[in-house]
Amino acid sequence: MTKIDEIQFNNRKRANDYVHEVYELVKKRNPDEKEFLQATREIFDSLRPVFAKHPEFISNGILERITEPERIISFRVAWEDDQGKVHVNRGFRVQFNSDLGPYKGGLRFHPSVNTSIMKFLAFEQIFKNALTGQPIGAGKGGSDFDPKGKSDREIMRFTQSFMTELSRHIGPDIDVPAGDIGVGKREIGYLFGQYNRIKGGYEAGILTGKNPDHGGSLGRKEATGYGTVYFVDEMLKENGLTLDGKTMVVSGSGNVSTYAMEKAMQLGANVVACSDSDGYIYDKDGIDLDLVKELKEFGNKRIWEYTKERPEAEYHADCSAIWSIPCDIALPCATQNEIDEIAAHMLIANGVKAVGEGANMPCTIEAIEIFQEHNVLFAPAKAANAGGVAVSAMEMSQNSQRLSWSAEQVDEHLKEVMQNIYNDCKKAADEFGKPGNLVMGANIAGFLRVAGAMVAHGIR
Ligand SMILES: NC(=O)C1=CN([C@@H]2O[C@H](COP(=O)(O)OP(=O)(O)OC[C@H]3O[C@@H](n4cnc5c(N)ncnc54)[C@H](OP(=O)(O)O)[C@@H]3O)[C@@H](O)[C@H]2O)C=CC1
Ligand SMILES: O=C(O)CCC(=O)C(=O)O
Repeated sequence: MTKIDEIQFNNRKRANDYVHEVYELVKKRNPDEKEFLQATREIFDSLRPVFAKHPEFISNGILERITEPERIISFRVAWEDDQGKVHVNRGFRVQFNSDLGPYKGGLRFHPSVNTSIMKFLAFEQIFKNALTGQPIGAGKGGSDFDPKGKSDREIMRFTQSFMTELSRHIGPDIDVPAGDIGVGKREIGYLFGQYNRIKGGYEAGILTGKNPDHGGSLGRKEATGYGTVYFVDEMLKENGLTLDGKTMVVSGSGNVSTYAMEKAMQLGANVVACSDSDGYIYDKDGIDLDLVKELKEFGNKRIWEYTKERPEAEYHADCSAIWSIPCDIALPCATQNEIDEIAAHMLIANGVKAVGEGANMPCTIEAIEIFQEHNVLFAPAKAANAGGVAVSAMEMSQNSQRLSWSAEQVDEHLKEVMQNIYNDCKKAADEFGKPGNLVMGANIAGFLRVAGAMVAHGIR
């Protein structure tokens, strides 16, 4: 062994030992948080070669620090339903990392919300937000409140109670929430109104995802879905493919899913299926997106009702079976862990060529490994769905300048951001010896940006 080989061997060993040790510590500290441990494991697996090249990240304790949230706020949210009955939900805000800017990330209202889900989402946001290249740190929040079946007034009373407590912890230069599952334009409107009522003023930059008529940015609603498709399009082009004529399956029928379908259709894909948490529809000649929007975006309906208008389409009351439909491209855009090993094998058996994660962590680690082993092109969430938060950062800029950009300007910026993210991921994967592995590329490129800031800001 030459002297250089020996140094490299020792560096790799030191890096592996460090990653192993810190992961054991994270497991010990967060024993019941399976989603958070899944998200940290994926990052840790990618970062081994980084620590071999950057021993200063070891001596600065970056992994120990980056896996511990700066702050977790948990609070009671009491509210009254239309019958006068009192309910108590739990609210959260995880302020994970502020080395690149104010905490930034959405709010999720869903009965499954707990500390582990909040922490995994906020943790992933660190790397995603860093990848955008914009000055935003990372946070996430929400509540185990279930908006399904609630009246408009119940939603208003709940969100007002939620914001009454949250307002103590946020600010345009401190923490800027936005929407996520169960939090759309209506909820953002009520949250915004309550914040300004409490503070006695008009603070435009306190939330993003606002209605463009009331302080929001044009293009934010479309940004996550459009951005995912722009990223997938880059990945396909790099591999000599295009979206034109490809059969596509998209899970969910909410914000991300709807606008991913819209952009994919504009670029020539034939989207044949989408879903909600009850089941999926299969319309082999192509989904009627106006009908989906009418049911889900503008109405409070279930996806099965699509077949009332289009009896030629099929409805299946099992949302997870959507991955049994043959397709060239799959876009999971609903929720975490919706594609497991079984679904991955089904997609591969049916000839899938590319998978793009519109949702956060929609594929299990095992599913990702299976896609990679079978050379399926894979666009990881932290990179592929970063368009939403990127346009949120543009909304923050517009709010502080008291300006409104045109939809075309926003879309131009979004395209540029998604291309840059793609190139950064590709470059990092090449540099660290895993060409084409965009999972590693995204994790490494995002990490390097935030780790550099953490070293510069000192141990804290
Ligand atoms: N909104 C944004 O800008 C961003 C969102 N994301 C991520 O994208 C995903 C979707 O968010 P978003 O579109 O905003 O949320 P929405 O609430 O608008 O939509 C969620 C959709 O997913 C469906 N869904 C939920 N759980 C399941 C399930 N287990 N199986 C099938 N469908 C399900 C919902 O169905 P139902 O109507 O039955 O509830 C709904 O159609 C989440 O992972 C979110 O974290 C990521 C980046 C930015
Ligand atoms: O726009 C934002 O601030 C948040 C988007 C978000 O929650 C996400 O990227 O998962």
